[in-house]
Amino acid sequence: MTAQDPAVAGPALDARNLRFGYLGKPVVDGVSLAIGKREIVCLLGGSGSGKSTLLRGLAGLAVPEDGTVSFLGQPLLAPHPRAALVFQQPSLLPWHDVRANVGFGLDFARQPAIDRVARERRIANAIEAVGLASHARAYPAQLSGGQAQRVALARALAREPELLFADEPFSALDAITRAEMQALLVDLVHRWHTAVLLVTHDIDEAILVADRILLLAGRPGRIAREWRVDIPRPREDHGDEIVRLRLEIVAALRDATNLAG
Ligand SMILES: Nc1ncnc2c1ncn2[C@@H]1O[C@H](COP(=O)(O)OP(=O)(O)OP(=O)(O)O)[C@@H](O)[C@H]1O
Repeated sequence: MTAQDPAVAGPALDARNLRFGYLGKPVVDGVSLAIGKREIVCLLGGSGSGKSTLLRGLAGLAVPEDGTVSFLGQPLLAPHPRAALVFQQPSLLPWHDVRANVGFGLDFARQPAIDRVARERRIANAIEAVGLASHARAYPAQLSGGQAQRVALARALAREPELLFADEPFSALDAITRAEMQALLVDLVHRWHTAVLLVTHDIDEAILVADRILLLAGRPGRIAREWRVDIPRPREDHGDEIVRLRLEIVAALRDATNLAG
């Protein structure tokens, strides 16, 4: 299964000199970043540093006050059918079963039309990929929090996205379910060839999941530090390297917070 479009060279997303804010007050400013195809980038930062604001802007949900966002080599002026979003709350429709909720992701206004057979195949593949084939006819009220978030992930995957934007998708889950979901996310993006921008305030999550970590800090927020994470997977087996990187990130976060204060 691939969402990769070999016809488009270059990064999945390329953002230059972005500024986003509210009521004339910048929240992030001068932010430039690129996300390579199939790359998992984690955006880490303290509470209120502007992570969600930046993610929404990069996803085309807000117009930048300055700068540009290019997606698959084209200017991004609105949400794109080859990008998908997952949030902390799965936001499933309670009157629809799992299949219909996943299919709902294909009813996006700019989604290219697909025939019924292809639609059904995409839905079934996405449900299978998140391990919920036996729950396809279940309703949201019959699912655990982790299962509901798997449905949200399947709804995003059904669109065969080139880039998945995920805003703290696991932060409402218990520790064991969160670890399962982190492993599932890495597995899925490798199998579906999807790039990811994952917003999190959880340093361990970033280290376990990311190919690259960006630290957003300052007032207004900017990319203060960047780490390429070369620790082999599964990363849980490389405790020393995780601890070393963790200490480095904690120190950088502390410095950034002191500077911002
Ligand atoms: N709709 C809005 N109107 C006005 N201010 C907003 C709005 N949304 C966010 N803000 C402000 O922008 C700043 C950044 O918020 P944002 O949610 O982007 O940060 P964050 O890093 O994602 O925070 P957290 O980790 O706590 O979710 C905060 O000061 C917040 O109060």
